Amino acid sequence: MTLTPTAPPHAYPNECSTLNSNRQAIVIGERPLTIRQVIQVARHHTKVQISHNEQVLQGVHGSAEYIAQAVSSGQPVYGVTSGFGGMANVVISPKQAQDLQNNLMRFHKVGAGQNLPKTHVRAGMLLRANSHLYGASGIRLELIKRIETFLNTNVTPHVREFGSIGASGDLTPLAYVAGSLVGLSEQYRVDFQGETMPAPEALKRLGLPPLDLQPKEGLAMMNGTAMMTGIAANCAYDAKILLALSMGMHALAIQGLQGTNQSFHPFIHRHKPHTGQLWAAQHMLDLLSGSDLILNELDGVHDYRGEQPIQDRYSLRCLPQYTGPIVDGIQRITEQIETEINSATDNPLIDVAQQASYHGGNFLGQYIGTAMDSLRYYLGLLAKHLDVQIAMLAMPEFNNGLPASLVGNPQRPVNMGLKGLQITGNSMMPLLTFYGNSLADRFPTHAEQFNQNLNSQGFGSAYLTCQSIEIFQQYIAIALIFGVQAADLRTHQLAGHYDASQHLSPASQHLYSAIHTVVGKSLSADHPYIWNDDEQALDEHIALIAADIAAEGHIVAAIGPTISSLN
Ligand SMILES: O=C(O)/C=C/c1ccncc1
Repeated sequence: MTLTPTAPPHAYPNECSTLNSNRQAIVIGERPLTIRQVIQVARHHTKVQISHNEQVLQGVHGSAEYIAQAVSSGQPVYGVTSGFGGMANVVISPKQAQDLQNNLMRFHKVGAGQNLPKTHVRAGMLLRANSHLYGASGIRLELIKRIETFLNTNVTPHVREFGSIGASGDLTPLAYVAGSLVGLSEQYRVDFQGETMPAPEALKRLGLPPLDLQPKEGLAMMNGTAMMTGIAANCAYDAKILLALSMGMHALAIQGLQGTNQSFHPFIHRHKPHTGQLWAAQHMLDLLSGSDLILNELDGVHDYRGEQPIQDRYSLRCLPQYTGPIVDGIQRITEQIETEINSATDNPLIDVAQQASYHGGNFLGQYIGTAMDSLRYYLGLLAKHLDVQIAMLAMPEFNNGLPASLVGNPQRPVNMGLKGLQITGNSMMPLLTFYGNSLADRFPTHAEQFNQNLNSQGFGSAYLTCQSIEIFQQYIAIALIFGVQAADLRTHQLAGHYDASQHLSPASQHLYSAIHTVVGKSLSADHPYIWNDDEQALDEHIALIAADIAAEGHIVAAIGPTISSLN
């Protein structure tokens, strides 16, 4: 028996667009899709084009042919001429083989809860098409083309949020997609460019007839990890941005505290050369380079600092050692998601070259389950680090001469500065470390007649990670407000005015200015960001900053070099 690698041929050129440009379609089926491309399609509606490559198309066709042959020759194949899962002992006659597939979409239409956001469903559909183009699924090109049409015309099936245990893939979520693609009944609903309608009506508008499934096709479409992996791709993409933003915030905090750059000296990190640690140390040097607000001690000289210890506290000094494993972990997660994106994840898989089919379990979403569990854990660790920087900035005992709670105008005794803001942050950080608990190790072993007695809970884990991301976007908004205010107050202490943009490192200036733009505040030498408590609604600032981050606006643009250096 030969093992066929599932990687697609790389030899053919692939057109691919850059973010925010939908002029060029992303060709699928030829070379590995990246998370970035998934985002382009899912969020930015970049068009998709199924490869015209003969080898790819013949593979798809050959696998469908294999199934047709197997059925007509009476060959027993799981899920084609047998019942499903724990009922795979049931023999299905060739005459019943089509009905078996239609019924699959019906008995799995049992989702619960709200509809998933469109970006997740679009990502999931894209990945399903990509998976089918390996020619190992036994599905007609016509069906894969429907996914292309739905994506390109902005038609998105309604998929309920609960129902997948991530074992036989995302059966229930994908039942909604499959039933909509073929227009199985009025009960399958879609979002048609913003309008909700039954799937058959949407097909009519697209000029497509309802389709009867051929044997195996329902299983092929539903039996895979596409939906959880689509969600995971969305999360991993956002998490990298949040990691980069955390670095930007630490740079602001170090400048606000007048920390040293000596802790990031290459000599130290050469002596413990973990990849992520080396990156974090070098990158922090880049982020601090040119700042007037730090102690510039790269020459290895240091001096007493009065009341303060001669070296920085750990949240500053050990930043590379703490952040390094997080950087490495997120990198590993990204790679695992990209491998899953580019996998054929159904069962059985058809080996056209060998004219064989193999019963297996690529639909088990354990890589996604563990990747998403660890991503939430890493987000929790990042939050814990931000929490202590906020605390350092807020406390006169540790903030190296700044006012308590970073009060702006000390002449107004009722000003409490950022005291309330810190408490809001304190209400969120525990949530983020709580969400860091794993889900993949909690599973019902008795699932589906003990057939799916191992299950990844990968879908649930990915979905949970989205919630962590959303909380983190709000949380880092709070941290950034602290960072900007501290930079202004430190500037006043060192330079006698409040406009930190003249003294921060160039890298931090970008972030600092972007935050001012987003909250609608102009730079001022006369006052810090927050002067009197009653002059701004900080909850609105949090919301504006978080929304800008989620939409990849000014703030994310300002940390572009950090994001690029992580890729
Ligand atoms: O055991 C499998 O390979 C698949 C199980 C299954 C169970 C219910 N529906 C679809 C597939």
